[in-house]
Amino acid sequence: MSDTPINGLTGAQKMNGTEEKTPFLIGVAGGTASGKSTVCKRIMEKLGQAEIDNKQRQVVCISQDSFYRELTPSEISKAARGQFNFDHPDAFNETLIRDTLIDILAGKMVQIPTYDYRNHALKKDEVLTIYPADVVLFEGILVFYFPEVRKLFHMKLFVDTDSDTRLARRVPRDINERGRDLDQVLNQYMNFVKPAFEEFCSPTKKFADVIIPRGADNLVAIDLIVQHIREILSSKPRNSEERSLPQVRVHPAMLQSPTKRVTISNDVCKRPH
Ligand SMILES: Nc1ncnc2c1ncn2[C@@H]1O[C@H](COP(=O)(O)OP(=O)(O)O)[C@@H](O)[C@H]1O
Ligand SMILES: Nc1ccn([C@@H]2O[C@H](COP(=O)(O)O)[C@@H](O)[C@H]2O)c(=O)n1
Repeated sequence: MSDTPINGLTGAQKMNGTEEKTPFLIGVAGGTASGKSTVCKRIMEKLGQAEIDNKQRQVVCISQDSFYRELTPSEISKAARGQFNFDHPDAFNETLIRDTLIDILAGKMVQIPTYDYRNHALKKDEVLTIYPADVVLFEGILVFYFPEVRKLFHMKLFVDTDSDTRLARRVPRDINERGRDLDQVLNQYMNFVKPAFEEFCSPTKKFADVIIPRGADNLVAIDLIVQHIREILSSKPRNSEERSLPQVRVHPAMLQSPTKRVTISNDVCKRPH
C-alpha cells in the first residue's frame, strides 16, 4: 500500500518507534442472514487464509456481534422473551467498535470476545485474538451505520440478498444454532428485525463501494474482490516477523471475567452460536 493518506491514516505509521503497517480495512454490511459471514469465509478460502494459523494470517475477519453491549437484567429478561431489539443501533457499543478498529488500523493486536446468542451475552471466557494483518474484514448488519466507524473503512461491501431468502435462512439458523423456537423467530423478525432493517441497515447500502447481489452465490463478485485483495497483499511485506505486537486492546467485558481465557486461533470468521 502506498503512503498516500486514506481516511486520514497513512499506509505506514510510527508506533512506539516501530514502523507499523496500516491494514486495509473492509466493511461488509447487509441484512440478517444475507450471507455476510459466508462471503467473508469464501474470500478467506480463496485467498488460502482459512487454514493458516491465526498469528500468520494476512487476512482476518471480525464480526460486529462481538460488540453488542452488555444488557441490564431487565433487558436480558426482555431478550429471553424475544422482546429486545438487537437490530437497533443502540444495541451496539459504538465507541468500542470505533476504538478497536482504530487500534487495528494502528497495527495493534486486539482481543475481542465472541457472542453467545443463546444467552444474549458476550462470552467473556472465549477470546478471539486478532493479530496485526494486512487486510481486515469487519462484518455486521450496521457496520456502515455509525459515521465515525464508517469513515474508517478503505472499502465498503454490501451483501444484498432478498428478504424472503434471508428470512428463509434465518428461521432454521436461529432454531438450530441460536436456541430459538419458530414463534420467537417470527415475532422478533416482524417486530424488530424487519422494521430495523428498513430504517437502519438498508439505507446504508448507499455508502457501499461494491454491492454484492445474491451474496456467496455471486462468484464473479467474490472473484473480483479477491483479485483486488491479492493486489493489496502483493504490495505488503510477507514476513509476519516484520510486525511487532506491542500493545493489546482487551475488550472491557473480558476484564470482569473470572474464568480462564481461551484463545480461538483458527476461526475464519467467528460467528458463535
Ligand atoms: N449462498 C447461500 N446458499 C445457501 N445458504 C446460504 C448461502 N449463504 C449463506 N447461507 C446460509 O444462510 C445462513 C446465514 O448466512 P450467514 O453467512 O451466516 O449470513 P449473515 O452473516 O449475513 O448473517 C447460514 O446458515 C448460511 O449457511
Ligand atoms: N442476542 C441476539 C443478538 C443478535 N440477534 C440477531 O442477530 C442478527 C445479526 O446477526 P446476523 O448474523 O444475522 O447478521 C440481528 O438481526 C439480531 O436480530 C439475536 O437474535 N439475538
